[in-house]
Amino acid sequence: TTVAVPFNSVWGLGALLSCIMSTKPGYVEPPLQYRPLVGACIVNQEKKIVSIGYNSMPNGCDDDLLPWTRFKDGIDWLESKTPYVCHAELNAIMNKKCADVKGCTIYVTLFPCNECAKLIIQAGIREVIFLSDMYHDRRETVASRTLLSMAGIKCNEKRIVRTLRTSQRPDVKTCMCVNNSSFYCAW
Ligand SMILES: Nc1nc(=O)n([C@H]2C[C@H](O)[C@@H](COP(=O)(O)O)O2)cc1CO
Repeated sequence: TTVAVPFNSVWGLGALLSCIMSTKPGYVEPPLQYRPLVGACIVNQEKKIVSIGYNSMPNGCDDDLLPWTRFKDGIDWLESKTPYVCHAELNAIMNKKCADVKGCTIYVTLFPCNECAKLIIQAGIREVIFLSDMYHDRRETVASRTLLSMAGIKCNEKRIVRTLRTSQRPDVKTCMCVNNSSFYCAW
């Protein structure tokens, strides 16, 4: 499936921009393993964007020092970016240009993990709208759904604007790319 999301939407302005700016291209080879670019955009009750964020290494930490790979050529978790990277949601909450984000909605290109769910809840965000749920069965995602539900936070999948077929990268489970007018999410 591929969805095309036009730029002239909250996705276009926030989550998409964030995705483009996100750390690195999302491919690691070999073996080919997709690492997502994730964008998050927080909007207030007037639907004004109050913050955006994307996954990145923490400030001052060299982005090129560690690989994205999880298990490649014996590279350990500790030697990969995984335990150090700031998730898009964390960065969006930290980047806010207003006193707080209480009552806001967060748009994310990927469903939040349990750690980000805690941040979302404690920040007072009331709604999560997500584009991809490719980690649906991960324990972190299951815990995240439980947490968000316990806290009464609405979670909605972004309605697909238009579906297309793609055979460009059959080896890649999920990918996000852009052309002149749309943001594509494929899985
Ligand atoms: N909601 C999310 N927001 C994010 O910013 N990420 C980031 C963390 C990593 O930089 C990258 C891959 O996540 P993972 O496959 O290591 O887990 O996406 C990942 C998720 C999924 O939980």
